[in-house]
Amino acid sequence: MYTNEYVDAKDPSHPANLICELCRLFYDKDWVTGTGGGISIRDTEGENPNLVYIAPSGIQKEKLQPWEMFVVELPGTKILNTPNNCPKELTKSYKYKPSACTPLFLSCYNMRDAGACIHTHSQNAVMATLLWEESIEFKINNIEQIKAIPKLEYNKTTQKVEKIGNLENYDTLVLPIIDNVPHEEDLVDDLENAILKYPGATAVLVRRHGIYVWGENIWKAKVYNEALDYLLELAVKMKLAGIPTVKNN
Ligand SMILES: CSCCC(=O)C(=O)COP(=O)(O)O
Ligand SMILES: [Zn+2]
Repeated sequence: MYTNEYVDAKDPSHPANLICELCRLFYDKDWVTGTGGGISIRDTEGENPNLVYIAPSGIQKEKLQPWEMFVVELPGTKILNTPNNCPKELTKSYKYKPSACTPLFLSCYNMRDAGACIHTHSQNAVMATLLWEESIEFKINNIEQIKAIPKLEYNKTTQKVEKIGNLENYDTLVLPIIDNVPHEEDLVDDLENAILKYPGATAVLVRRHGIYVWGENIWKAKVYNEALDYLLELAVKMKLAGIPTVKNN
């Protein structure tokens, strides 16, 4: 079991281990298959809460090992740990690069003080962006599962977006949709503009690609991602059945 200053392979709740465990879970849900998608976790429980764990690019997410994680310190320009420094018997001389999602994950950490970010290639997210093809927003209301989504508001005093509770079932959940580009990292400007324009959103859809979801810690981000995926799947079915997803209260 490989361990160093940044990767404690023996602690199951360590971010490097949680990324591996959750990627396996998400793979079984078809959210991170074929190397697509990924998870990043900030070490909010550790000595330095500005350390962020990021998986390498182009690796089968269900086979990730804790020692394969990159570690960066927020705001994110400095790489503190790279799997390329691990013993050769582990790396087999493979040259690891950080995930192409890295700049997008960093935007969520820096702009929303997130504790974790999840990116999936869920077909429910992709189908929703296709069925809402002409729109830059996805909307749904009057569904019980909306209660799992946080209610976020800009606080003028702290100048931060803060969670003030959860949405009610009758509230309208609004997610911005941005258009895909050939290279994931080039989505960063559009993602940041969407985050600024939609302070109440905890996720951004990427048309014909997937979704980025963030939360105050990995367990909240996981719940938000699951609830959103449920709502997107339901919305797709409603739209195909001719049922409007938004109903006047
Ligand atoms: C078939 S995956 C294309 C890249 C992508 O969209 C993605 O989410 C994964 O990027 P990574 O660099 O983490 O492999
Ligand atoms: Zn992607």
